[in-house]
Amino acid sequence: MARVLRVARSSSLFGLGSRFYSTSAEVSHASPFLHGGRASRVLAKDRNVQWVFLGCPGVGKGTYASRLSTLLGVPHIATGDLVREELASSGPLSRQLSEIVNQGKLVSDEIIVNLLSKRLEAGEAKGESGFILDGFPRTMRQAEILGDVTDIDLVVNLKLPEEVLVDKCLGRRTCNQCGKGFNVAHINLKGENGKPAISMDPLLPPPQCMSKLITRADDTEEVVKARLRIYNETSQPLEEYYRSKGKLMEFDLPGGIPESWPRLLEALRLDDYEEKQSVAA
Ligand SMILES: Nc1ncnc2c1ncn2[C@@H]1O[C@H](COP(=O)(O)OP(=O)(O)O)[C@@H](O)[C@H]1O
Repeated sequence: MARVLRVARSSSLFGLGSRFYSTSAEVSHASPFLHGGRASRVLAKDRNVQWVFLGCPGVGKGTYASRLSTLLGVPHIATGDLVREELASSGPLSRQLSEIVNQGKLVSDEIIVNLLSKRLEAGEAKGESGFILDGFPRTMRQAEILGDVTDIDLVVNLKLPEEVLVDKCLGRRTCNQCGKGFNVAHINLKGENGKPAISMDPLLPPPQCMSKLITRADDTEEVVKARLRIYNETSQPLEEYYRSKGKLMEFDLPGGIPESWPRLLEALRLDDYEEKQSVAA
C-alpha cells in the first residue's frame, strides 16, 4: 500500500478524487465480515488483516489496537504517534504541526497521508504486511484516499459515553522512559435512563515508571473538548460511510480492559484464537 500511496501523492491526488489503480496485485479480496453486528470471519487466508479503529479521543483505540496487533502479528499504526514523532524530531514540519495539534485541530490530509505513507514504506522494507490503523482515516477525504489504494476488511468503532472520554483523556500518562501508557482516572458513571453504569479502575504504572510520567500537551480539558467536537463533526460521517459498505462493527465498551478485552475478542470471533496462540507459545 505504501507504494500506491506514494503514486497517489505524486498524481495530484488531493482535489482530484480519481481512482487510478487496481489493488489486485496487493490485496486479493475484501470479504463480508459482518454478521448481525459481529465479525463473521476476520482472518483473510491470503494476507494479514487490514483493519481500522475508529472512536473518539480517549476511547481506547490505541490500547485495543495495540493488543490486537500483538495477537495477530500485524503493525499497529497510529497516526497520532506519527505526528508526535514528527513533533519531537524538530524537523521542518514540527513548528507548524505543534500549533495545529495543541489547538486540538486536525493536521491537513496531505501531511497526514505523507507521514502514513512514509511509515508504511519503512514497514514494507522490513517485511511487514497487514495493519491495524488507529486514528486514520479521520476525514472523508482520507477515507476516500485509503479506499483508492487498498481494501479495508473491517472497521471497529469503539464507543464510550462522552463524560467518560474527557476524564479518560485527562487521566492519560505515558512513561517517558519505557513508552508505556497508563491512566490515573477512576471512572464511575452511574447507569441512568436505561444506559448501563460504567466503571473503570485506573491503570497505574509500576513504581519504576512513577517519577517518569508525562502528560500529552493536547490532553488539557479545553483541547480535549475541542478534539471531541472536531471528531463529531469530521469523523462521524466515516461511521455512516463504512456502515453503508457493511464493514462497520460497533462496539460499546462495557468497562475497563479486564471486562472489555474478552468481549471484544468474542465480537471479533478471536476468543479461541487467543487460546490457540497461548497454547502454541
Ligand atoms: N488522521 C489524522 N488526520 C488529521 N490529523 C491527525 C490524524 N491523526 C492524528 N492527527 C493529529 O494528531 C493529534 C493526536 O492524534 P491522536 O493521538 O490520534 O489523538 P486522539 O485520538 O486522542 O485525539 C490529533 O489531534 C490531530 O491533530
